[in-house]
Amino acid sequence: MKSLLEIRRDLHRIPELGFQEVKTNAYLLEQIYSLPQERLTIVTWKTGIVVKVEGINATKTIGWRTDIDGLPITEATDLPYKSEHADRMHACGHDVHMTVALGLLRALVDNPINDHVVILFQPAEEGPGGALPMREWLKIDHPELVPNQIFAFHIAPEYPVGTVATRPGLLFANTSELFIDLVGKEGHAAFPHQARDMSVAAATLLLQLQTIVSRSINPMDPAVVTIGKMSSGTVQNIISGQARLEGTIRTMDAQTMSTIKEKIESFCQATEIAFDCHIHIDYGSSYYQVKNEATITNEFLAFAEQDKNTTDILCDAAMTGEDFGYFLQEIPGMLFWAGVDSPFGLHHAKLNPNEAVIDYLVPFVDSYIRKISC
Ligand SMILES: CC(=O)N[C@@H](CCC[C@H](N)C(=O)O)C(=O)O
Repeated sequence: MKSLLEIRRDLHRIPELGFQEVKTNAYLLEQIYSLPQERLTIVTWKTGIVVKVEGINATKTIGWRTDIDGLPITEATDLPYKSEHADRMHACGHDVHMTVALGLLRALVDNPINDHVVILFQPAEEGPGGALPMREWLKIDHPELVPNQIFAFHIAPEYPVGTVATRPGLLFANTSELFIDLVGKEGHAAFPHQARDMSVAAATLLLQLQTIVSRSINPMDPAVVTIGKMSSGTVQNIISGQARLEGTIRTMDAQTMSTIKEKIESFCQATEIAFDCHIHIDYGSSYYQVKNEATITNEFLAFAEQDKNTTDILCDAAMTGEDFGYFLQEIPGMLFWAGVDSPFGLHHAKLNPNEAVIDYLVPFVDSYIRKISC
């Protein structure tokens, strides 16, 4: 296996979108197959990979999950190892997540533990969601690889390297993507009465959607409706006959998600009447909340507390989404943030995680996994 720094940089160069992680899959397999194979079972699913490290005297199977996909972002760093793929970037740290998973794998192969460890290289976390179908595939096709406990981490740009942060219970939100297509009637810019202008309809709808959280949801119940992309029209002097809003809904409570969707549908119906148009709503993929198992999380925090290289933080829940929630829905475990000290946040074109996190985190998670293995 190459050095972990080399691996991180190689992976950073080749970001791919969900379920298209073909080069990433090949690269990961090359690294995995470069290790001694005696204790390993390797299974692939779509662009994902599952590797089991056979324990010496196992009573359980511990799971470690990494996501493997990148984002549709044009990287704006000057790094010598910046993305080689146009409009694609590892701007959410999945390159670091994969590298730590490979580092853990190598440590377990070099120095086996009692329990089995299953490392899941999961596609499509950013969308459309690989965790749920991967979990279902594992249960049906490889029940022997379903772990009894499962763990994952996510890079946190706002914390220094050496910091881990998490909380028992709800850590990340319920999410749903949101795609709204508006179809009216294109026309000459000089004759608005003969057209049905979807730029104005979409702009009005967007502003109405922004009233849902402030006017229809209990202020004590956190929720977000974000429209991240708005597109409409063709040229400056043609009235737009088509527009599209693309966004995401985040809630801490599953019922609140339904309430927000009902309000969105009401506003869309009202827009159809007001602007004489047709509107189609697609909720894309939705992710189940990330809910950390309390005992496991408290034990993890206690472990971090006694580690002299680690600062542990009991953090607040965040409106981030993570399809790892689908694993936690059925398997007890937890997710934690790990600091990477970047002035640019997640999903930013200049995100540049401090690579020192790799040398810190691999021994930390390795010793944690050893501690919880009987
Ligand atoms: C950790 C993180 O940033 N996750 C993403 C997950 C995206 C889910 C889905 N595509 C959506 O936008 O709803 C996030 O944006 O929180």
